[in-house]
Amino acid sequence: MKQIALLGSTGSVGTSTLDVVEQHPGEFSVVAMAAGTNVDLLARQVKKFQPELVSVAHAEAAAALAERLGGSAMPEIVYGVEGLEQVARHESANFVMTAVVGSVGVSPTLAAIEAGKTIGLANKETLVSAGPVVMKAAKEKGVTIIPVDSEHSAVFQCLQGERREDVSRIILTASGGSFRHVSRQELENVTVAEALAHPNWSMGAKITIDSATMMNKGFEVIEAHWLFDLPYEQIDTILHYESIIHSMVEYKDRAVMAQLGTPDMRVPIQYALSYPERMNLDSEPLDLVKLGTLHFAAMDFERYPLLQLAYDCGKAGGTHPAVLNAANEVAVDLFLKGAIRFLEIETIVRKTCEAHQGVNHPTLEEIFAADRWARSFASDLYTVGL
Ligand SMILES: NC(=O)C1=CN([C@@H]2O[C@H](COP(=O)(O)OP(=O)(O)OC[C@H]3O[C@@H](n4cnc5c(N)ncnc54)[C@H](OP(=O)(O)O)[C@@H]3O)[C@@H](O)[C@H]2O)C=CC1
Ligand SMILES: CC(=O)[C@@H](O)[C@H](O)COP(=O)(O)O
Ligand SMILES: [Mn+2]
Repeated sequence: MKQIALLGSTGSVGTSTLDVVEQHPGEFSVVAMAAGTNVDLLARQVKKFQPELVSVAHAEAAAALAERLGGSAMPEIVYGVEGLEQVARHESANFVMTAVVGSVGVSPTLAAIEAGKTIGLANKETLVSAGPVVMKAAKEKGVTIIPVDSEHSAVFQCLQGERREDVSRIILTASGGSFRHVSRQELENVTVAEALAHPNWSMGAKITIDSATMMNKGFEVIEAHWLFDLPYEQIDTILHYESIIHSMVEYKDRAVMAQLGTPDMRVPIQYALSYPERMNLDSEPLDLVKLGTLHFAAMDFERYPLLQLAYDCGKAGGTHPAVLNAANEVAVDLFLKGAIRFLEIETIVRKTCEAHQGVNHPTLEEIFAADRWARSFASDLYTVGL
């Protein structure tokens, strides 16, 4: 029985995870869950899945949750980053699905590693921000991190039974996001609603904007570097408009392995939970005949400068990727609130990265300090004017 601690239960990946759990009641149960402030949905989830421990973002949300649960069997309720960490190390859990959004995911992931839990990693910001520290801790503790991000799950599946030294490169596919048919000039005046309309995937707001700026693919390149221990020179990206090929691995004999399927996050989520086995899933089968054609194009680094910046920050290493991530979190939040225009996301992220004095081989505290510095610098850029 997989006894799951689920971080981010009210989000897109979180609710898909609960759907998978519901499809296999004898195999999976949720023993602890954490969310932010959506206490209405969380209360319904708690009543249905009956976890022993629940965490929310802050004390007010904890009180609101307790009130909504009043009368029904009450789990222990905790809150804040410490609450997230408690959920991640909850003693009855043997699997932690980390599906919160943002670098707030770093601490609970490290707590889960310390406690020796197997991890399903959806929260890519964890490896972007603190890749060296997290991978070192996982190695020292002998903890398995199973990718949930669709591209990384695809690569992970294509690597099964193969030798890492036989890999010549991995190729991450990119849909191109909401504005893939829009010129940079036309991007000047796009709206939040337009940016949130992803062509293939239904996801949370932040990652949908990251997809539109191609920052998401940049993060995925850094995530792949850490997950698969590959240099950046062996990580390529390609535009693939249908999101049917989730990613590919090319071997040194030029054989290319690809993982295909309809765009449904429940597939990589369930694979992480059932690995190394596979289980039935009530999901749409892939019909290639109906699809007819798949489309590809070369990645355009001028059209998507944040992808180039991600490669640069990844190669620079140290605290640079943490700063890239934190500046992006601030900028995307400002865009979603209507405070800045779409292209100003790039400006804030680029200027923050340019101003950063990096630290090589950082400790966790130095990474957190760089994250705090970048948030403050990026916010100030907005306040004083771009
Ligand atoms: N959506 C997808 O298909 C994919 C997502 N990912 C990655 O997975 C992660 C989650 O994405 P997604 O599900 O789309 O995001 P959502 O925005 O849909 O969900 C985010 C979740 O995190 C919770 N949360 C946010 N801040 C905090 C906090 N401070 N403390 C505790 N919980 C918090 C939210 O709670 P609440 O809403 O209650 O405030 C919510 O449950 C991201 O890192 C994303 O990049 C990767 C591949 C695909
Ligand atoms: C579902 C998933 O893994 C997302 O990261 C998705 O890949 C976003 O798609 P693009 O970034 O390619 O638009
Ligand atoms: Mn992805």
